[in-house]
Amino acid sequence: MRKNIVAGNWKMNKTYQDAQALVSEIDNMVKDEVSGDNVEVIVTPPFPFLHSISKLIQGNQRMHLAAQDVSAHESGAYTGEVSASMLKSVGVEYVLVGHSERRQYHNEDADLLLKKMKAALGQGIKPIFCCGEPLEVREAEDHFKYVGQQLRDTVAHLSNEEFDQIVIAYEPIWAIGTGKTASSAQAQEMHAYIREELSRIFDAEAAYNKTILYGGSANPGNAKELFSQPDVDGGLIGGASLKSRDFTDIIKSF
Ligand SMILES: O=C(CO)COP(=O)(O)O
Repeated sequence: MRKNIVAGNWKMNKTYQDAQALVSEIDNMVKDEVSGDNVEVIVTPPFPFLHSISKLIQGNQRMHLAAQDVSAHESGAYTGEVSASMLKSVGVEYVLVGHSERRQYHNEDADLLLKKMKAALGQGIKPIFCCGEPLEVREAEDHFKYVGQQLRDTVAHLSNEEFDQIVIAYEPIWAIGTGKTASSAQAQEMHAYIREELSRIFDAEAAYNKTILYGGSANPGNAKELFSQPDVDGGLIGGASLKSRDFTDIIKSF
């Protein structure tokens, strides 16, 4: 079912101590300031902090835990990899797959992304599938075609049941960490296009029910307008998720 989600992607930031402090602050602010049950909050810390943060947020129904990556392999001789079952065993519920930084710096292609999604789904972990175009594609006005292809290359290979479990995040690369947010109109038209494309691949009801997040320089100043768009169901937040006040204010933007 479609729901409002604000997910913080911490990327490679914070030490253990700083991570504990940040998540305690977020946890308290969410408890004190966020009422009703119209928004789900996800934190995505680096691997070494997952277990302790899982325990810390256990008592807060609204808070959920995601990992930044998952291995495509089940187990065995894959030095440095972290499997879906390991993530599951420490309370991880979601995992980012297809983030542009993984695609770019780790050469993750559509094939690998599909394997990672399947590995996660096999353990009951929900993939947050990230898509989005680079600047030159936007400038050439090929962005719809580009994002449509990303969906067809990976998401289209999931079964209907698997598709039901995933979240989509649209993150235009030119807006990530640049301070240059997509306008609410640009976000809305791409989200509407993604939903339309998903309705062609799966069906209209499944597409309507899909949660589609926006990511890229989202902050407390622009979140309200972005989230008020009919096809924007929340955000995947980078920089602003590292500050408890900013992150909580974004959560309160619905
Ligand atoms: O990549 C992002 C979240 O995954 C967005 O990062 P920023 O919010 O820092 O632009």
